[in-house]
Amino acid sequence: MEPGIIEVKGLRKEYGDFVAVDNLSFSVEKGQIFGIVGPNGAGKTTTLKMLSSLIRPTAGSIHMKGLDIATNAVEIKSFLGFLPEESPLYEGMEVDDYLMYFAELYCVPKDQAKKRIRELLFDLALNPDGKKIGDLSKGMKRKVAIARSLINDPDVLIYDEPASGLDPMTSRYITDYVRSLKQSGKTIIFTAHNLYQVESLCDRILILKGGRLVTLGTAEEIRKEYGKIQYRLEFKVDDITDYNISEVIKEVDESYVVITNDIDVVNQTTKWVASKGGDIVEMRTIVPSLEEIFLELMGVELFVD
Ligand SMILES: Nc1ncnc2c1ncn2[C@@H]1O[C@H](COP(=O)(O)OP(=O)(O)OP(=O)(O)O)[C@@H](O)[C@H]1O
Repeated sequence: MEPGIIEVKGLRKEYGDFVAVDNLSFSVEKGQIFGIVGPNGAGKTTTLKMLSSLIRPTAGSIHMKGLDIATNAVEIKSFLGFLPEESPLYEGMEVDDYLMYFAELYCVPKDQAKKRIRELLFDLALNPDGKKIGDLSKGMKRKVAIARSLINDPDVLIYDEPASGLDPMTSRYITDYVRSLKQSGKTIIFTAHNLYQVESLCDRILILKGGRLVTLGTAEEIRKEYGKIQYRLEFKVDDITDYNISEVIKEVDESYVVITNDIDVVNQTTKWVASKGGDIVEMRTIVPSLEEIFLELMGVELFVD
């Protein structure tokens, strides 16, 4: 198999005695959207900061396009765009001037920078109307930070919670925009707490907990490996007293509900209901969402009605 555009091996970060990231290995293929999820403090931001050369790993290696980040950080930065979780912007500046300033830092020729800024503002539906950055809404500020991350037209984007804390419309806009960046050939690693967003957007997902990899794969692979398919059978009978097929039975409205992962329980219950002259109200399969699997992997007990 060809090496990925990003290859991470045995990555570790210690802060004093505390191990924030431990023996993390993964690879990202060109043109993929790769999502990193995990509870607060899992080590997501620390990982992204190491990928962006903002902090140095304690151990392990990171290669991008075959270049070792330990010795080629400057070259890697030229094709990398980083969006921090909280991006301090120069509040007193106007958006165009701010983006032009970063374009100059990245040595983008002026004419090219002007064209690029125009395109970015258009694509992100950003119309600052001469306002200073400090006077923009939170969603607009996030869009400015995204525009800044793209000013040098990088191939690899590292986005820390790009759409968090925004209203649903802006959040959706940014999610769709990230999808369009993939379509234009960019490789994107991002972190998020919204697992529906991650599931709909990512080619591959890495789940982190306590700095360690819990699992890595497509949403489908993770679902297959960890998701227990359950059956929910709802029925009506006059007398439930001699039912003893499943230990877990609930009364919901006028019906009884059995939830089980054992198809035999479903078959036996169906027969028992028929023998009692009762009716099956509904029988359905419950496929777990990524969010449910995530919560279960994190040790949170789930209840299904
Ligand atoms: N500079 C630092 N010094 C000491 N500990 C740190 C430092 N930065 C992060 N940590 C610790 O490392 C752990 C991982 O932090 P990190 O910010 O990477 O988590 P995260 O998964 O991004 O969390 P969140 O979802 O809350 O953003 C946390 O326990 C955090 O307190």
